[in-house]
Amino acid sequence: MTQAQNIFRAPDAELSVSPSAATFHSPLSSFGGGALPQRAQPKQLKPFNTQDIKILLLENVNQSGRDILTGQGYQVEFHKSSLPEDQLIEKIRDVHVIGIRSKTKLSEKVLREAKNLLVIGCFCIGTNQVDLEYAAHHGIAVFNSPFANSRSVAELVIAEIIALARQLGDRSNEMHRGTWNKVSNKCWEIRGKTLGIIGYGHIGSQLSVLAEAMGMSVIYYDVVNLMALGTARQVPKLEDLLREADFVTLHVPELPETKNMISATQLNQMKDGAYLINASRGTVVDIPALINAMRSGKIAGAALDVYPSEPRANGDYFINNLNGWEEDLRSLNNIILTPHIGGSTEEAQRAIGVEVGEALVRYINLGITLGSVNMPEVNMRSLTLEEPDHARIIYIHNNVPGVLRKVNEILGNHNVDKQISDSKGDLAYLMADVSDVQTSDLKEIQDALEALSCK
Ligand SMILES: NC(=O)C1=CN([C@@H]2O[C@H](COP(=O)(O)OP(=O)(O)OC[C@H]3O[C@@H](n4cnc5c(N)ncnc54)[C@H](O)[C@@H]3O)[C@@H](O)[C@H]2O)C=CC1
Ligand SMILES: O=C(O)C(=O)COP(=O)(O)O
Repeated sequence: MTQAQNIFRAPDAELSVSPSAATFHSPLSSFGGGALPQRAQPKQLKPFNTQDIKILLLENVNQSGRDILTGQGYQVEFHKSSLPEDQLIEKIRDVHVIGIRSKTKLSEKVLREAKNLLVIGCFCIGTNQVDLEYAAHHGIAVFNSPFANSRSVAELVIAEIIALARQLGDRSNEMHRGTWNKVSNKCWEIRGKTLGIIGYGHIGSQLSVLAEAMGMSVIYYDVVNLMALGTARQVPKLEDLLREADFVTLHVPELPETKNMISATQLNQMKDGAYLINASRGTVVDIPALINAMRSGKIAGAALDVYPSEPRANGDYFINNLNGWEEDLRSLNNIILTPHIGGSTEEAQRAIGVEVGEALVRYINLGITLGSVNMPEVNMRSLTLEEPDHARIIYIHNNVPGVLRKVNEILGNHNVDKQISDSKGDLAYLMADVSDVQTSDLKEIQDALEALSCK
C-alpha cells in the first residue's frame, strides 16, 4: 500500500520567512487497499516557515552543503561521524531532512521512526544504504550526487594500478622501517598491459579514458551494452574479462547480484600474477578468498578501499575484528588498504555539497523532484511574489486509475493555474499550483485529499 502525502506550499516559501509564507505538511494517510504491515503515523499538520525546518547532517557533510542549508534559515544540526542506530532513531524522529554519506544505514527499521521526515540527501553516489522503496512509499524523497566524485575515484584507481605494479606500498613501508630494499623483480610498467573494468558507468568509463592515455589496453564487462570510449572493448562475459586482464577493477553498485561477484572461482579464472582493485562496495569481493589467492601467489597485489563492515568514525578500528579477517589482510604483501577515500577530495566533496544541498532546497521549498532517485522527476515553474493567494500542492499517491479526476474535483473549487503529474512504478507525484486560495482553504483541501485517500 502506498502512503499518500500532501504538501501545501505558499508562493514565496523559498524567499520569505514570514508567517504568510506558510508551508503545510499534512498527515500521511493511506491510499489504496493493499496491506503494509505498518501504517505510517500521521505527520503533524503544521504551517512552517524555513526556520521551522529541522535538518540533521551526519558524516561530515561538506561546508558547501551546510552553507546552502543554513543560508535558507533552516535549523541545521551537524555531526562529523555517523550515529549508532539507537541514537539515529532518537534523532530522526524529530527532523524533516537528513543528510548522510555512505555509512549511515537508513533501513526500514530506522525510517519507520522518522515520522516527520520529508527528504533524505545522500551526499555521495551510492544510495544502497537507504531503503529507497520504503522511503518512496512513505512520501520521503531521496537525492544523491550521481557523478561529482567519479573523477576522484578514477584518479585513485590510476594511482593504485601503478602503485601495485611497482610494489610502492611495500617499498615505502620498508623505508619507513629503515630498510633499503631496491628490487625490480616482478615490478612492471603499466604501458601495454590490459585493464579489465567491471561496471562501465560513470567511474568505469572515466577510468577507461585515463588508462588508455597511459598506454593501457582497456576491456570492460557490464550487464548493459554500452558505447566503448576510445579503443576500449566490451567483452560478453565476466569470465572473458578475468582471463584476459592484467589488472581487474570493480565499479559496480552494491546489489544482490554483485555480492561476492569476485570469489574463489573468479580469482582462479584470473591470470597468474594479476592484480585486483575494489573501490566500489565491500560486499562485491569475497575477502577471505582474496586472502587465499594472494597467499598462494595467484594474485600479485590488491587495493581495497571498501569493506563489508566499515567503522562509524575515524580511529584505530582496523586492528579489531570488525569483519574477522583484518589481521590476515594486513599481513599480506603488496596490498593497498585505504579507508573508503575514493570520493574524498576537496573538489568532489565541495561539488557534492552544492549539488545535494541545492536539490534539498528545491525539494523542501518548491516540491521539485528533479534528480530524485526514488520519486518521479517533476519540475514546474515556481510561483512568484506577484501571486499572493496561490499555493503549491504536492500529492504523492498510488499510481492507480482515477486519482487525478478525484484530486481535480477537490481542487476544482479553486483555480488550478498549472499542474503536472508523473509516475514511477506504483508511485505517482502530482504538483498543482492553485490560485484564489486562503490559508484557511488549505486545511479544507487537505482534509478532502485525506478523505479521498482513505477510499
Ligand atoms: N570508494 C568510493 O569512495 C566510491 C565508491 N563508489 C561506488 O562505485 C559504484 C559505481 O559508481 P558509478 O560508476 O558512479 O555507478 P554507475 O551507476 O554510473 O555505473 C555502474 C555500472 O555497473 C553496471 N552494473 C550493474 N550491475 C552489474 C553487474 N552485475 N555486472 C556488471 N556490471 C554491472 C551498470 O550497468 C553500470 O554501467 C557506486 O555504486 C558506489 O557504490 C562511488 C563513489 C565513491
Ligand atoms: O559516493 C559514494 O558512493 C561513496 O562510496 C563515497 O562515500 P563517502 O561519501 O566517502 O562516504
